[in-house]
Amino acid sequence: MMAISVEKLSKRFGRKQALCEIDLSIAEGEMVALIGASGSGKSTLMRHIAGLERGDTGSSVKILGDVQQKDGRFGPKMRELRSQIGVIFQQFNLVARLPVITNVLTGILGRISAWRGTFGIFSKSEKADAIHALARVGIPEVAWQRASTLSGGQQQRAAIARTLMQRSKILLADEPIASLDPASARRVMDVLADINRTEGMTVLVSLHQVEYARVYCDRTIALRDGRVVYDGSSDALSDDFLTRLYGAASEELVLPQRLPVKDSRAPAPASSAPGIRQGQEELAPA
Ligand SMILES: Nc1ncnc2c1ncn2[C@@H]1O[C@H](COP(=O)(O)OP(=O)(O)OP(=O)(O)O)[C@@H](O)[C@H]1O
Repeated sequence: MMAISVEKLSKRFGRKQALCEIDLSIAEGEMVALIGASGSGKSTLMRHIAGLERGDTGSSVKILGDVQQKDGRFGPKMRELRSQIGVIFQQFNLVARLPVITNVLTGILGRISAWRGTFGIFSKSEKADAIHALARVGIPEVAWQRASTLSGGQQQRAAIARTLMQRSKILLADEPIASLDPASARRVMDVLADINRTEGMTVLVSLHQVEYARVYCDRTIALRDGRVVYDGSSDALSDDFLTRLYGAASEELVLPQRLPVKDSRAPAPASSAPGIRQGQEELAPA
């Protein structure tokens, strides 16, 4: 089944056409990179897929086969579908003054009664699950620290632990490594790749720098000026090809040094066989 199906998604903010007739499908269990220069529409697309924003007339987003939005209106299963999607952002993922474990436990708020959520009443086994989720992302020892005391990379990993508690089927990570040093960035990408591989969670991760897409994702979708200009194998994204796709803006997307290649990629599910966008053949790598 398709985890995410987007058809003719357009979004205009005043005079700015932020997204223009985006078509894409992501199968359950895929880990896909979304790349593009600053302002190309990555965050706007993520927000629509997360159900935080409504597209213009003619747009459609389906999540796990159900209508999440169509023609600028949310579908009847909206709330249910939202709970299937965990979202992490570049920053501001956690409530700084609360202990890390409480932040992670907020992942279950959609499943427990309102009064328990309001008063922060969690059972022993829920707390044990939260510690387990923190162990899955490699930081069980920080459970009782205030979130504000964590490093940027630890905060992102705690946010991923929260989506594990949420038991969402889809994880949208909007530039999760943009403000991290290279070692922390790799650890966060390792965790994303690991939960994709072992939990089968569908991951869509937007990245500024294409090198991480090459190392961690089989498939990359590239945006330019709100349009999909490439959807295919990450291996094809040579520097030369990026220059053809983005011109001078390609410099923004390329790391000065190559990351060491490692076996981080999950095997692509049989249902995903993306190709270079119809109508973009002239951009196909040589
Ligand atoms: N709420 C809004 N109101 C007006 N314009 C917006 C709004 N949100 C996004 N835009 C515009 O839409 C375009 C796409 O923005 P978006 O944040 O999606 O790009 P991005 O690829 O995520 O960029 P970055 O890599 O810098 O985060 C930009 O020109 C932006 O200014």
